[in-house]
This record gives sequence, C-alpha cells and structure tokens, in this order.
Amino acid sequence: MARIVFDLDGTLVDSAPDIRAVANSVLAEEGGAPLSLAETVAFIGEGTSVFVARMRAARDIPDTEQKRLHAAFLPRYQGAVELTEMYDGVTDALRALIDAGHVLGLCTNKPEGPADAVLRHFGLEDLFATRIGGDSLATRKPDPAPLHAALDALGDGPSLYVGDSETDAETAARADVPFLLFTRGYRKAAVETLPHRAVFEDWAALPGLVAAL
Ligand SMILES: O=C(O)COP(=O)(O)O
Ligand SMILES: [Mg+2]
Repeated sequence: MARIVFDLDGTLVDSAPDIRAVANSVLAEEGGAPLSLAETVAFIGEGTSVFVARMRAARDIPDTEQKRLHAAFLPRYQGAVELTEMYDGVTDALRALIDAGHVLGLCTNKPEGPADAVLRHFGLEDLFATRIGGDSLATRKPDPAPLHAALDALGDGPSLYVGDSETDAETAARADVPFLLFTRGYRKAAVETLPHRAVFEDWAALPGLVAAL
C-alpha cells in the first residue's frame, strides 16, 4: 500500500482553456489583448498570484495593479469548469489504484475553491482522502510543505507524487518523494532535465507502473 499524491492542472485535467477564459475576462476590462492558449499554459504552475503577475507582465500592466487584478481573477475562477477536460483514462486509473489498496491525495497550487469545483464536475471528489490547494497553507509548491501535509494526512507507507511540471518535480525532490511525470501536461522543460522516477503519457499505464515500482 502506498500513499499516492496527485497534482491537478495539467495532470488529471486540461484546465488551461478555463484559466485562459478567466484571464481574458479580467484583461478585457483592462483594455489588454487576450492571452493565447500557449501563453496561458506557460503561466500556469505556481498558483494564481504568480499567474496574474505573469499575465500583467505580458500585457505591460504595472505591479501596482497586482492586488486589484488578483482580486478580480479569483471570484471568476471559483466555478471555472466548463472548458476543462479530464485526460483520458484518469478515473479508471485512480479507481484501479484504490482497488489495489493505495490511498490517494491531491496537492495542487490551484486554490481549494476551483480545485473542488473541478473534482466535483468530474465525479472525482470521493477518490481523494485528502486535498491540499494553493491557498490551504501559508506556502505552496515548490515548497515541500504542501506535499508533506498531504502525505501526513494519508498515514504511513511508501509515498509517490504524480505531476506534470517543473514545479512538481522540484516539490517532489525537495520533499524527497519519488516523482512520476505525466508528459502531456504543461511542462516547459525537456523530460530528461526534470528529476523523476518514471514517466507516463497514457493514464492507462499508471497502475502497472506503480505496481512495478
Ligand atoms: O494553479 C496552478 O498554477 C497550477 O496548478 P497545479 O498545481 O494543479 O498544476
Ligand atoms: Mg500541474
């Protein structure tokens, strides 16, 4: 039995189109040109305040507007699920891991509100015994504290972290937890440059991969 903790954006779900829509509704009010999907993907990974800061920088909106734009962004983000898609095979893979006796948790930099909305939308909320969001603690990934908190809540046993990004690889390394890299998410760096125990590009492969570790 292992404790397996998952990232959310770019790992379980492709949520960039919803995040883009929220960003563009904020930018529209500022007279800023909309973000492309590629820009949006590049800005995801370190939570909403970093996302908003990168969005501002890309549209030459000064730092003095950060607090106001972040405050405009967050309420629109709460129920942003309509454009989000779950990657193929996620539900089956998670259920197979639970059936094999593993206990699952979530550790995302997405705030708790929108993270819970996404889990509910896809019927995943009962599969995770614990959930840590980007606003659950005073720190967020790549600080290892959120991953440690998720693992602590899952009891004892070997641990794994499953994610898609530079942030996740660094978090796992700093927490000294083996990292499994999903290769079709929002990573910018080459796979070889990120410390990992294993990689997968198809969710159907994950239960077998975990069993083989
Ligand atoms: O909200 C973000 O910036 C990233 O979210 P994630 O940690 O689920 O990838
Ligand atoms: Mg991610």
